Amino acid sequence: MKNTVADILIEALPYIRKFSGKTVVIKYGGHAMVDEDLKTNFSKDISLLKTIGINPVVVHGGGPQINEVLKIMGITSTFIKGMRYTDDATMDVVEMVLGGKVNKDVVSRINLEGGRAVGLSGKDAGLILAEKMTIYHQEDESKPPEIIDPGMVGDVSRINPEIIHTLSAQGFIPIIAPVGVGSKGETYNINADVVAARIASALNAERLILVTDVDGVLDSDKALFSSLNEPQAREMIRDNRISGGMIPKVECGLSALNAGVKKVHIINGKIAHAVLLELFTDSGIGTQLFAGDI
Ligand SMILES: Nc1ncnc2c1ncn2[C@@H]1O[C@H](COP(=O)(O)OP(=O)(O)O)[C@@H](O)[C@H]1O
Ligand SMILES: CC(=O)N[C@@H](CCC(=O)OP(=O)(O)O)C(=O)O
Repeated sequence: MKNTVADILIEALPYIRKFSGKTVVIKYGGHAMVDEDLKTNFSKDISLLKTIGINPVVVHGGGPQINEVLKIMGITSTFIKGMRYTDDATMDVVEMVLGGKVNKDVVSRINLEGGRAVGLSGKDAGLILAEKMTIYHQEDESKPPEIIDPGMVGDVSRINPEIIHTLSAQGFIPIIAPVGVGSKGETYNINADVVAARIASALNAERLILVTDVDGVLDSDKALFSSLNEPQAREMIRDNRISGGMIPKVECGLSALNAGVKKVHIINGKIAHAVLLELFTDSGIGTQLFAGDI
């Protein structure tokens, strides 16, 4: 039983050594930004990581925050396979909420806890180049898939990570809003899990941590999978046991592993200091994803 401050620090020491100088990408989901205490705890965790020599890079979401503003403006929103249908009016709101309110809130809270956070959207220094996403929907295996136009929903075509390297090397913490820019300067709404996974891959990150509002991937009886491999995940998606916003998390997590990210975890941001518990304790929390059938 670890019960003294010294015990806790000693348990964390090998992990602190292991991660020193390494990059950890943290996807901070809008559903995890629920109350003041949790937001403060998250900001302290990120600030602490930087202080002890780790390079945290935060990609944030803001789905619920976008919903609130769309509701006030009387714009209805629908989702297709976890992606928000994004017409031009919705795109304006998404960019204002993600690049403005949410980004600046995350930045200023981390700075209040002693960090030096800098907010970016995918437009800054061409960080996230995007192209229009096409969504395929197949109800009946005997028929060809239906092609769905999701509006200005983007897929990442390229990440230009130079600005992240520059900021991290100078002691800053990059905080990234998942808004991408197309080849003609058009603006794309990209799911934050997609952006986090592509940024983690481009940075060859040691860890990708997806912070959400559930303990990890849950089975139909709500039991937590502490680990989940690719065939299991594919079967669960096919059987609708993984649905909605959990689909991009699992799919992107698996792609990041295949692209060389060392470990991917899905954790519950409603647990105080979830990021530190995941990184610095022997038991960890949440679901760890594995590529292949390990
Ligand atoms: N098998 C599953 N295990 C856990 N959550 C699931 C599962 N299938 C669907 N979900 C849903 O996915 C949600 C997380 O995705 P999302 O709402 O997009 O979160 P975030 O804002 O953190 O990105 C959970 O709150 C849950 O409702
Ligand atoms: C295309 C698409 O769905 N984009 C998301 C971007 C924000 C996001 O991903 O936020 P969370 O991580 O909080 O869900 C949206 O419009 O809600």
